[in-house]
Amino acid sequence: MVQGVVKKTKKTKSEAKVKGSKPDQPIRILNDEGNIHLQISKGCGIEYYPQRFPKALADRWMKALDAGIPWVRPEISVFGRKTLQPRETCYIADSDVRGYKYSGYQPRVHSWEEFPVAREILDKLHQALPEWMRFNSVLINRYVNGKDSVAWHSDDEPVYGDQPTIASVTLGASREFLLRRKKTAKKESVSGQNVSVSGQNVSVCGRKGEEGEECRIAKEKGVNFWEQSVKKQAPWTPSSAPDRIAVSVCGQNVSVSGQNVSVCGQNVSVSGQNVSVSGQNVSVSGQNVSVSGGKVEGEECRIAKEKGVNFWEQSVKQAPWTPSNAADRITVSVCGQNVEERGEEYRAAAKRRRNGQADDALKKNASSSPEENRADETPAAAAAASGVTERAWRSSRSTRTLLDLWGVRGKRASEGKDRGGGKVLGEEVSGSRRMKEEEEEEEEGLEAEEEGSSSPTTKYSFTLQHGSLLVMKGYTQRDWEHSVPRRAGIHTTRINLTFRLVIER
Ligand SMILES: O=C(O)CCC(=O)C(=O)O
Ligand SMILES: [Fe+2]
Repeated sequence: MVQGVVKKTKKTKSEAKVKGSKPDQPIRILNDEGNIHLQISKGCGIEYYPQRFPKALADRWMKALDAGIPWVRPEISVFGRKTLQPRETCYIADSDVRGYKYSGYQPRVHSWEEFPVAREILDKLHQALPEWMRFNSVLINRYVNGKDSVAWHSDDEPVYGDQPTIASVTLGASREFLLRRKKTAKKESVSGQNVSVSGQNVSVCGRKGEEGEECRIAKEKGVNFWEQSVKKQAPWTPSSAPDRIAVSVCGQNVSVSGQNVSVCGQNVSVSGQNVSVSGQNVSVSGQNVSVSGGKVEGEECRIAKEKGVNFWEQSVKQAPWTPSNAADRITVSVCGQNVEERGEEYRAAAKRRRNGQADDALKKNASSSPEENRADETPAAAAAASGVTERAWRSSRSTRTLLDLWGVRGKRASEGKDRGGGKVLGEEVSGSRRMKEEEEEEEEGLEAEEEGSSSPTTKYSFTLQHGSLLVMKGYTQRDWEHSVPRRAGIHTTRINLTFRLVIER
């Protein structure tokens, strides 16, 4: 079945909501079947599956846990002051997992055998996730109503290792889940020989060096890292491509790896498993790849989604890419699963087009609806289709974000906020869980900072809904913190299970 780019209707249905505090910030986003994959910063990945578990199953789990767990609302110690934790909890772990302590409170470690439903959810999760994602403990939270919350914190306790994967299942009431980048977050960095990277629009060019100096891809816990050694050499040109590495990375938080890579444009984003990018007419293949760009007016990225595959095809200017002209060139991309064969087809089609030949094969295989078939879209046509002038279209296009591109609206997380009134009941947890007594004031301060600062605090918000799964990966706990804020008007209960792998036992 041919599918177009994710449309609003789909988003509405799944109620997936992502708000970025800095809409123009490049991020990687893959929206397949309503799911959201974001690389929020280098090495930090978030996946959100709004309807991961069927409603009937989620209903049963909710009921069983709500009634069957011996919920406790412990008294915790926050900055030396005793306070009730603003939610109820229960901790379950394998028998060889040591208990842990936070804010002066050591939860009792229950066994999976005591709670077969928790075990069932764990099993279902293990089935749903890649084999390397395994968990041996779960912290279950019960938010009785909107007055319950969890303060800003990171789950970065050493027992989880430096890149913990945390899988979070939501049952019951929908609640807002916020993410914000820590002030201490590691800055983007690229290492290697003679590599210079600076600013937002990074361009790196070099040559493949001696053996052992090639690109290295480290795939660690689902995150692709990029590292390369380059020699100071003449710029990459198509004719020299076979023995050169030429990488152009434009945008923030870009990760590209491979030989003979050329990726340029605005807001470029490449991510996923086993990604490879190569050649002048670049093909990108792999699973969960998301690539987008569009620096030159009228030469925007075109994305089509067909048979679960995202294609991205675009006009390429004829002159070869060089570092100096990188800023006004766009190179290619194809993303999704099963890309190789389609990439070939698109490359062949692009070649025919360059030679002025009819492109029947491409047309035949492109999506059928005008909205989906973006391969032939021009600014004039797009403007006409949107019922606006070309100038207006161009102007709106230049401010569109990746989020917009995928039908997910970018918005400041602080916008339209509907705070519950009163102060957030803070808490302090061992490690970096800490109290934010002056939550409201802090939010205001942050906003002021966002307005005036050149590097605003990046924030995202998801509405976690019944039966959803949120996965935080890589260095997310190191570089980001999250919270579930108090909200007025929520009168129903939410249960959240955060599954973790304790590696120090
Ligand atoms: O309830 C949630 O979604 C988050 C809970 C959480 O962050 C935690 O237990 O560490
Ligand atoms: Fe957490």
